Amino acid sequence: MTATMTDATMTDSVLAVEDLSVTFPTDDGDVHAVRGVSYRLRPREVLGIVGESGSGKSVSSMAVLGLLPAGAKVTGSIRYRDRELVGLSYKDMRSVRNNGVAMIFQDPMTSLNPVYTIGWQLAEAYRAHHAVSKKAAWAKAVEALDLVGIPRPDRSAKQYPHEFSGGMRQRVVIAMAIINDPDVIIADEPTTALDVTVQAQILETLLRIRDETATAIVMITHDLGVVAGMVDRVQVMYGGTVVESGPVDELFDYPRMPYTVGLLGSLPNPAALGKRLTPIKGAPPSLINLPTGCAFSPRCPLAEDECRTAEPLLLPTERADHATRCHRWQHLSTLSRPQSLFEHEEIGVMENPAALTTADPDMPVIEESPSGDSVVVDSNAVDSIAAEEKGGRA
Ligand SMILES: Nc1ncnc2c1ncn2[C@@H]1O[C@H](COP(=O)(O)OP(=O)(O)OP(=O)(O)O)[C@@H](O)[C@H]1O
Repeated sequence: MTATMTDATMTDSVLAVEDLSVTFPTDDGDVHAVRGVSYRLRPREVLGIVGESGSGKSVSSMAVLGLLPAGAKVTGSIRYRDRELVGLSYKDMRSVRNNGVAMIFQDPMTSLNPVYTIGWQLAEAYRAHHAVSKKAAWAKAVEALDLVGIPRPDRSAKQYPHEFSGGMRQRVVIAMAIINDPDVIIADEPTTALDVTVQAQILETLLRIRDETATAIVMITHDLGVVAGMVDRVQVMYGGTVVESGPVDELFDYPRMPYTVGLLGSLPNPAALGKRLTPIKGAPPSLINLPTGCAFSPRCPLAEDECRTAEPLLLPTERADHATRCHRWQHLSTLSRPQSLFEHEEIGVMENPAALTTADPDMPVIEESPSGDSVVVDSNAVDSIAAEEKGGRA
């Protein structure tokens, strides 16, 4: 049990994950995708799980929903109310999914069937768990569309997924997730593919649903910016494990793990016009051959010998309800500008912070057009145009 989970807090949880580990045996060796993750969620609570690509965010959530491939080895405990989910049969797990714990994926088309109207799909999802007439299920579908802010829900229910914009489709997926009144919604990068304005609307919709239905939410994202103002607590994941955990304002104001400081430094900050953006140098660790000691030590500007030899435990800091997996957190807490740890001379000056929303090179860059609208510039498209131009000149 971690320092942040006590018997008292576990009893009023809708979901309690304790010491969860997931390993994938592969020809190259065991992939330790998730290592000893614990958290608990109370009704209405919103938990953010944040970390770089490959840190184990999605795999830990797939484990909760029993959606891992057959070869995956899962240990630890996942309790939904008073029910243990680890080892549950496929049939029993299906009844928990959607009814108790629902998932929203990044790509709405993963959850929607293009050949049926959305009203039909929502009504069938409802009828799968309720013995009601088709007419009553249709009325429930229209009600769910209304709740997620789809205009003219009675008419929209008769339309097909391709007739909706990306943002509206993601609202339909949220309607699908809530139609059976789940206690928990796990949202895996639900807004990554959307432009910033629509992103904010979707996050607002999720919070409104939380307010109206008391659903707890797990928000998975690589972007700390998404969780600001949205979640109650944050768990930062690195190398398959939780490296820092605490209330969201705490993490922003008093980070106690250098990796979190690095993530914060990668956020655009309009107050820092003309200052450097400071992405974390280096690459995440191999989950087959994890480094000895702290998994972040090869990239950590504060690492010393102990960090390279002994893996730190997730332990309480001096601040309430705040834990870190770092040997050097006390030193970190004495620094007046911890973000300076990640500032490098060779990083370019950020002239227009609005032009950068993420430090992830695979993410589309969002810029402002002369009219003030957000324009998504696909970084791959930019690369291919540059390559074509080069080819043309040769
Ligand atoms: N079926 C699998 N077999 C082997 N390794 C896997 C499998 N599924 C996931 N992994 C590995 O587990 C690790 C954690 O993956 P996960 O998808 O949870 O990361 P993530 O933090 O959600 O990243 P992303 O945001 O890119 O999805 C990754 O290294 C991934 O390659």
